[in-house]
Formats: sequence, structure tokens, C-alpha cells
Amino acid sequence: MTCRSLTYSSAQDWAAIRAWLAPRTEPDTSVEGPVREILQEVQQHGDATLVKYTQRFDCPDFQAHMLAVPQEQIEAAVQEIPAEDKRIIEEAAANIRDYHAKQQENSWFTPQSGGTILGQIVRPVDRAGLYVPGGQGGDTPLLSSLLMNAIPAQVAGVGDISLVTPPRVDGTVNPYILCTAGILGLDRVFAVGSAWAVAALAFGTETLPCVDVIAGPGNIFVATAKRLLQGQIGIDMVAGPSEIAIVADASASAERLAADMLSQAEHDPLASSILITDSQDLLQTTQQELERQLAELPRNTIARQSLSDWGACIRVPDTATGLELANRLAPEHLELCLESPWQWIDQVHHAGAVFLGHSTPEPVGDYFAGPNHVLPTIGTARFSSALSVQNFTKKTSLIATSDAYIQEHGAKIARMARLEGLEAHARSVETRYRCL
Ligand SMILES: NC(=O)c1ccc[n+]([C@@H]2O[C@H](COP(=O)([O-])OP(=O)(O)OC[C@H]3O[C@@H](n4cnc5c(N)ncnc54)[C@H](O)[C@@H]3O)[C@@H](O)[C@H]2O)c1
Ligand SMILES: N[C@H](CO)Cc1c[nH]c[nH+]1
Ligand SMILES: [Zn+2]
Repeated sequence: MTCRSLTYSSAQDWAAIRAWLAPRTEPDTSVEGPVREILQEVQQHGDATLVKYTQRFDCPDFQAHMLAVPQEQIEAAVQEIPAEDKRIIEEAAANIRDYHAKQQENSWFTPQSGGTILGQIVRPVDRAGLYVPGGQGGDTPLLSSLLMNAIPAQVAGVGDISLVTPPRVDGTVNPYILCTAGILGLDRVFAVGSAWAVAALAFGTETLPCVDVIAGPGNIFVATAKRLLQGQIGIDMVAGPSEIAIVADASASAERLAADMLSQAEHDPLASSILITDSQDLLQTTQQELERQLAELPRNTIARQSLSDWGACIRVPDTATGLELANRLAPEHLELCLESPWQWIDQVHHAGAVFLGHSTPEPVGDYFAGPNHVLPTIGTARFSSALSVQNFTKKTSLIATSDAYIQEHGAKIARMARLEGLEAHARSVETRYRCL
């Protein structure tokens, strides 16, 4: 069997499932020590530290002048990439931009009686930094992650966006990343990765500007650096390994279910793919399909490990119970491979993104449809949301009260202040209405 077979019908079953998944949800603090050292060193020595670590880990001949990728290299990459690939990237970018445009919020002002005005000003952050993972030696360019991180920042109106990504062994950046940056109109690209790149964005160096928000996925060193710097700068989230839960009934195809489970399993040995169904027959045929498709998959070592450690086919008595379990899992991606998926949407309470019906495979969302693929993982969909335009904006409250307002409400405010033992607060208000 490729992944475990379980059953769920009661709270007791949930306790067992939760205990099995628990180690996967615990934060990995194993590299905190070395990452703290890197952060400190970058803050003190700037570019020299970036060069030192880049030479050690990515490119032995790296020099400081190679940090900033020249605009001509970005333009050359846009020319070099096959036109058909460029068109696909442009179409995906347009879909993602349209979707995120709907998230924009406007400032608002509400005049009250007596000349008082209340309001909220929405502004983009001044500067954002985007991390794009290097992939295996730069050979698996995560251009979709660049689209998903850069476009919400652009839609928010961030004027100054810096992109960091590890250089390949020859010091260059993968042309697909550069081409995507060119398509998006990003001109500040830096060939630097890992925790030292995150530190450079947080503190600034001779070459890299400091930013207000850092977004983008990365390995444990990148994630730890972001977590340690959170508070000094804003971060999108510390995304865990990918997850998919699929609630399916007998109308689903085992071939498609297995393919969708593998789509996330191939990401990471820690990825989790879980099928939940009331059909024993579907459960068995999906297990067989997983085995068959795994044998044909290039990244099958990663996927096999992920399925064997964190994959499951779970039998439930009915679809309603299946959705109850899905809500408990609060998965990053939830597919409803059901005969009438829309009928069940009100029962979905916790999921990063929901994919409805037999013709909506998860990768449609990873790459192309428009919603963001940076989603809450490890159960955090209970209280958090996809990366959005809001990650790159902040809101400032606005209050302009009038004499009439102070006359009417000042004594109440002073009383509240004295209830808290804060006399100076009370007097601050009273100086206003006493002199009216
Ligand atoms: N959740 C999401 O949306 C999502 C999307 C894409 C990727 N990811 C995750 O992002 C990660 C990408 O990892 P990656 O390796 O491809 O790219 P990466 O850029 O995150 O990591 C590579 C960098 O780490 C450095 N590094 C290697 N060993 C190191 C060490 N011992 N100490 C410090 N730095 C070291 C490398 O030199 C390189 O600069 C994966 O874990 C993937 O699952 C998540
Ligand atoms: N599924 C990933 C998020 O969990 C995102 C991604 C990037 N490329 C392909 N998929
Ligand atoms: Zn994916």
C-alpha cells in the first residue's frame, strides 16, 4: 500500500489522526542558532557577508558586483525565452492580476453630525522584498511563486519591489525567473538567496535596499530568518509544506484523485495528501492508481516518501462526515470531487482554497486561474488566509472630532479614563471642553 488506510467516524478517530499528523505541524527550530548568526553578521558587515555565504553555498567565484542583476540581463532573458512560454506566463499573470484587483480596498471617510469626520486611509507599504526559491541548482525555477508574490504587491501599489533569488553555480539567475521579472516590469533583481538574502532585505546593505515587508516561500533557512525577523519587518507567512485533502464520492475517478494527490506529494517529503471518501471501492482503486502513477513519475522518490509518511486514504460513513474531517484538518487545498460539489460549499469552514468538481485539479490554482497559491498550511486556515493585496497594505485610522463632539462626549471619555486610573487622559479631554 502506497499510503495508510484509515477510518474516521468519531472524535476518537480524530484524536488518532491528529496524533499521527502532530509531528508535521510542529515548528522546526533546528536551524535557529546558525540563522541568528547569519542575521547578525549581515547587519554588521552587509555585502561582504552576502558574498562570503554565496561563495560558500552557491557560487564559488561570486563577487559583490554580481549581486545586482543588470537590467540588460533581464531584457535579454525576455528575448531568450520561447515566445509560447512567454505568452503562457503573460496570460497567467493577467489572470492573477484580475483576481487580485478585486481585493483592493479604498480609503473611506464618514462625516458625522456636528462636523466630526471618521475614516480609514489605506496605503501600500513603501518597499517590499520578494523571495523566489532557487530550486535544485536553479534548474526548477519557481516562476509561479514570483507571479503569486509580485502581483499582489503591484496591485497594492507598492512602488519599490526588490526580488532576491539564489544564483546558480556560475553566478547567474535562471532565465525564466528573469523573464518573468521582466514581464512583470520588476527591475530590481538581486542574485542572492537563503537566510542572508532575507537579512539583507530586512537591514539593507551597500547594494540591497531594506524593505518593509518580505514575502515568498523558501527552505528552512529562509523560513527561519523570516520568522525571527517578524515584527521588525512584516512577513507574508511562514508557509509549511504543501497539503491537499480531497473529499470524494463514488462519482469521482480514481485516476484523477491519485494524480491530484501526487501533484502535492511531489513538492516535498513533508507534503501531505489525504483522500476522504465514503466509497470503499474508490479508496481501493485510488491506492492502486497511486502505485501505478508513482512508477511513472520523475520525482517519485519525494512523492513516495511523502505518501508513505503523511499520505492517507480515509474511509468515512458519508460525505457530511467527510467534510467534518476536512474542517478538522483545515487543509491548504481542499478538493470537493463530488457529484454536486456546490451543494456542500456551506459545510466548508476551514481551508486555504477550495477546488470544486471533477474538472478542477489543484494545479489550476497553483499556476493559472487567478487566486493566490501562497496559502495557510498545517491547520492555520482556521484563522488565516491566502496571500493577498492586504499583505502589502496598511490602514491608518482617521479621527477629526469637533467642538460639538467634545461637548457631547468629553465627560464620558474622561470618566472612562479615570476608571482606568489614567488622570492625564481625562484632563487632555477636559482641557478641550472647559475652554469652549
Ligand atoms: N508553500 C509554498 O507556496 C511553496 C512554494 C514553492 C516552494 N516552497 C518551498 O520552498 C522551498 C524551496 O527550497 P529551495 O531549496 O528550492 O530554494 P531556496 O532558495 O529556499 O533555498 C536555497 C538556498 O538555501 C541555501 N542553503 C543550502 N544549504 C544551506 C545551509 N546549510 N545553510 C544555509 N543556507 C543553505 C542555498 O545555498 C540557496 O541559497 C522548498 O522547501 C519548497 O517546498 C513552498
Ligand atoms: N502547491 C504549492 C503551494 O502549496 C505552490 C506551487 C508552486 N508551484 C507549483 N505549486
Ligand atoms: Zn503545487
